[in-house]
Amino acid sequence: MLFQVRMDVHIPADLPAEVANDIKAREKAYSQELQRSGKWRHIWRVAGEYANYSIFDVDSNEELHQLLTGLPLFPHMRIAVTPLCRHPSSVRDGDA
Ligand SMILES: O=C(O)CC1=CCC(=O)O1
Repeated sequence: MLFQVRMDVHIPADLPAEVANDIKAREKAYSQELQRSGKWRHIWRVAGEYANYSIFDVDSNEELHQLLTGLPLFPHMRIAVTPLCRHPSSVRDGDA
C-alpha cells in the first residue's frame, strides 16, 4: 500500500539546541533505516519550507501509523496522509 505523506516540522523556539540536534540526528537514522528497508520509498524537501513529501510502501494503515508515530520528530510535526493507488495511464510497471 502506497501513501504520500507530508510532514511539516515545528520545533519550539525555546527547545535547547542540543536537545533539538539530538532529535534531528535520531530522526535521520530512523528515516534512513526505513529507506534502506524499502518502507520509506522517497523523501523530498519542500523548497523553502521545513517540510517534506514522502512516499511510504507499507502493508497496512496500522503499519504506517506505527512508523509515523515512531518518528523522533513526531511530537513536533503536522502530518497529512494521502492514500495512493496506481493510475490507469501509468507506464511505470514497477509502481504498484
Ligand atoms: O527534515 C524533515 O523534513 C524531517 C525529516 C524526516 C526524516 C528526516 O530525516 O527528517
